[in-house]
Amino acid sequence: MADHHHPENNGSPLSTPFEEEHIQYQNGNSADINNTDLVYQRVNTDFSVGADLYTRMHSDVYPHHADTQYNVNSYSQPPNEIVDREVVIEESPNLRYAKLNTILGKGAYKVVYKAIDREEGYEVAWNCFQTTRAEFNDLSQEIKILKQVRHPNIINFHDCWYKDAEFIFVTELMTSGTLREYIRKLSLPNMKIVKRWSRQILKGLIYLHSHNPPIIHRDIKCDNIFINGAHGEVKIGDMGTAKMKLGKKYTVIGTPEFMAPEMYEEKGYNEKVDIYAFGMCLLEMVTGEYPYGECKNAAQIYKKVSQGTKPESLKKVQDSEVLDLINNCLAAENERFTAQQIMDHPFLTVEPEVVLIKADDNKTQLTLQVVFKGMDKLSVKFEFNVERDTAEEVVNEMIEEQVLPEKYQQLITHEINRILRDISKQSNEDDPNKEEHKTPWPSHGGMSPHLTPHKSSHGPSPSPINLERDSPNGTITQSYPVQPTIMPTESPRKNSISGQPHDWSDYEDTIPAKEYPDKTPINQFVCDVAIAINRDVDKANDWSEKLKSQDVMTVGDLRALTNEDWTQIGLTVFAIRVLKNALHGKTLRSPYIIPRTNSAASTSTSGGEENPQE
Ligand SMILES: Nc1ncnc2c1ncn2[C@@H]1O[C@H](COP(=O)(O)OP(=O)(O)OP(=O)(O)O)[C@@H](O)[C@H]1O
Repeated sequence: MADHHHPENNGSPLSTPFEEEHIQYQNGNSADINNTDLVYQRVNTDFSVGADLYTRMHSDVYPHHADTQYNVNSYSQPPNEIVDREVVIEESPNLRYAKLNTILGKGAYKVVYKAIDREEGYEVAWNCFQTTRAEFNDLSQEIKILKQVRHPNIINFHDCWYKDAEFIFVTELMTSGTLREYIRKLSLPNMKIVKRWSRQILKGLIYLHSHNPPIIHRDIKCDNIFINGAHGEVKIGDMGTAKMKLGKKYTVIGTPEFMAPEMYEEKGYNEKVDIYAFGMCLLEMVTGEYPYGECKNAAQIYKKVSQGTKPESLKKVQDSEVLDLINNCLAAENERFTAQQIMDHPFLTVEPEVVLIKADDNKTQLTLQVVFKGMDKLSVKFEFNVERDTAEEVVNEMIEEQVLPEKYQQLITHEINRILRDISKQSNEDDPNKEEHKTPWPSHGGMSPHLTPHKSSHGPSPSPINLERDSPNGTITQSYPVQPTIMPTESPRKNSISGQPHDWSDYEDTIPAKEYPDKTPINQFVCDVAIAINRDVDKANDWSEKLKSQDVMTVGDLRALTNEDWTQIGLTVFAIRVLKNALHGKTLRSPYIIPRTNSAASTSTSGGEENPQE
């Protein structure tokens, strides 16, 4: 795994020391799989670090740009080919995983088969990596890391063992190949896709780098980023090179085109090498070209990198924002942004927009939705009563409840008021005799002079926020200590006011309604509800305490409350709405996820499975 990589072809990973010469890997089990000629050959390599690397590299061992990204001399079946019908050809020692005779792909170092997780009924990837028992034993630290890593943008590691000179590990299966293959397929992905992919890669990196000590991937490149086509999910794979950063790292490992200059130097490096590599990925995404394609071998690349010469393809980047971002990623280690700072870069930030989903005949009761453009997994749907609510109040409440990040307060308020003005204008046009003052929203974008930014005089707002939360597979989305992410709730449709199409994904995730018997302890009920809407344990405790202080100890007590009682409890309108919904057996739909670190609150209520979505 980690220190076994080295390049023979462009795009292959590099590591030192490189003593191995002409190692032949013969794929085992050939009789089983009718595949007798899977010969993996590492041609003679002689790599070292720093200047040595430059002087000792031979161009013939590092041919330019390889379409030969698999270092496979020959094999009798191409990747993804299904041999006759799928049959089980091997089982894991604990019998949970069953390897099938379908090869998903082959890399320089491993063959990846399709397998079945018998316990869960999922398809998984069975990775075979030739190594010695001693090397496998040395991997214990890496394996420990891999088992700890759990994030929707990082390929899940399930299990591993050693058998017949092979380190076998089972991971999540990705359906649609690598980012590099995708880039080739799309020829040039559009900026929207680039942004979406970038955000997902960065979420994975933020997660890895936020460990203490940080986990450094060390081989970020488009070949190691995998796609699930159906939902456009992007996940970082090949975690084999990741290591905890225990102080600075010295091992030279990676893929030359993606290796930061400090990786070649002896003073060590840190997690910023992943940012450099991400910059190169971004460059590949926006130009469709492999960085340093002008170089014929790793030595030439090293020379350019050490002289501070950027890849030729950078000259093709026209968008000034993305150029600025790539330049920052490729800058000196101390100037390079962190993954979080990149996420906040103008190229990747998402501007929310509010759209009108539905209005009643009187145009009084509206369903609005905050959509984060370009981030199709982020939207917040809420109810708005034009006679009782104000944009300011509703937005404040959503910020207070952590539904929306505070930085969007003004923008979203402005957007809601824009819609209200549009409606007002439209109804005035429809009915010129209608009294203008009936429309209680401001006419110039700012706050209305007769509206206060906080609670209006007519008491609390009538629960404007729709809190139901759904997922395509009926699970609760796992949240991570990263940016708030919100699930899509609408399919592409037209905004009834502007007529503009909005592009957001077409699925809803649903938490089935549950009937609670009267005797259910209030703690349990409140906790379930908090989990369902991605609130943390502290929030659940806060609600429970408020309820208990009013002698509400069971779900039966809660059911007995009158509307007036509810207002005495001291819960927010938001909390009341969601508790009432759950109490009446309504499906909970929480269109948002808040950042949270408390693992107890992130547990799924539907079988313990985490939803790998954003
Ligand atoms: N989790 C997965 N799901 C589906 N296919 C996979 C998965 N992991 C790997 N593959 C397939 O197997 C191929 C080889 O995997 P991978 O590139 O990780 O091997 P490798 O030997 O580590 O390669 P390299 O070191 O050259 O990048 C991939 O290109 C991909 O087609």
